[in-house]
Amino acid sequence: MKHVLTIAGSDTCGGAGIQADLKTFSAHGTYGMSVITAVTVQNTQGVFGCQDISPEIIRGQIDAIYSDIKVSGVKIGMVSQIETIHAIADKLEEHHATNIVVDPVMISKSGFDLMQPDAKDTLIRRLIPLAYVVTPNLPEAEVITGMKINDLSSMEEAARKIFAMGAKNVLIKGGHLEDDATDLLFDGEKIITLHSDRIATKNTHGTGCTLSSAIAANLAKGKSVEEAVCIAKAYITVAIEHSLSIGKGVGPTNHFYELYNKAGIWEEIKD
Ligand SMILES: Nc1ncnc2c1ncn2[C@@H]1O[C@H](COP(=O)(O)OP(=O)(O)O)[C@@H](O)[C@H]1O
Ligand SMILES: Cc1ncc(COP(=O)(O)OP(=O)(O)O)c(N)n1
Repeated sequence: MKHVLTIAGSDTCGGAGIQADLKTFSAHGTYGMSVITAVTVQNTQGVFGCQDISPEIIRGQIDAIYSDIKVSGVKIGMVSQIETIHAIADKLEEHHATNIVVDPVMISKSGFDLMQPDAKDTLIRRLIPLAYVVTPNLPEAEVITGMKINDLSSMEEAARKIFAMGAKNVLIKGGHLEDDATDLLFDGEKIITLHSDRIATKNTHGTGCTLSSAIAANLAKGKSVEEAVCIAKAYITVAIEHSLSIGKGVGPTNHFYELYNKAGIWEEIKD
């Protein structure tokens, strides 16, 4: 069994962040571990507060894992402060971490700043070059590139710009497009589009977290980037199709493994 690490924030209600990542790792038959960067006060209706974990404790958590356990894949999610980003980048470089998936989380769907705006340049300078795959949604790709993105052609231009910043592969997510939920992968040579019809549901809490951790789990299992992203897209589509009406607001994705069996993608996920 492969061991996969998430470095991210905690979401009280279990739909996004560390909790979504660990559920995704388990559903993929991998062993999940976590380095917590921040604790949010959050439910399906919004984010109401946040306590950042000190850089010293973040460095200690990363050392604790790498000094003891082989790590085959890493997902990085919420990193709210400049010092948090430096701590993570320094330690991942020191431990020669591989298969790093960076989800550049910035603002929650409810509008809360999960990354302080002044940390953007540090994220670009320190984390994007470490990324084997970086997975911005449209608003995040706009902040990173400074360009307007609203269709496949501007998604491709943005992917090329972010690739030039040092990421080995760029996946621009199309969840915020008006029509279908089409994502676009650029591996430095070719463009691949991953299409799904837009599922009519309000329950999309944690979609980005789920997708990026599914990619990390599949890379850890030895899949190529193209395979990992395709399987992750199939996984998130089923997780949204069966998303849960939990709470009074935006409900979470569903990780119950039997769904993947029924949807016919269990063979791919369990390998
Ligand atoms: N309503 C939807 N129907 C189908 N797929 C969706 C829907 N919303 C998001 N997705 C997919 O979920 C994944 C996460 O995308 P997105 O929601 O844009 O990320 P984030 O949570 O970071 O904003 C992408 O593969 C996207 O295409
Ligand atoms: C602790 C924490 N990390 C990340 C997010 C963002 O989750 P995401 O899937 O990108 O989108 P929303 O769930 O915010 O719609 C989060 N909310 N909390």
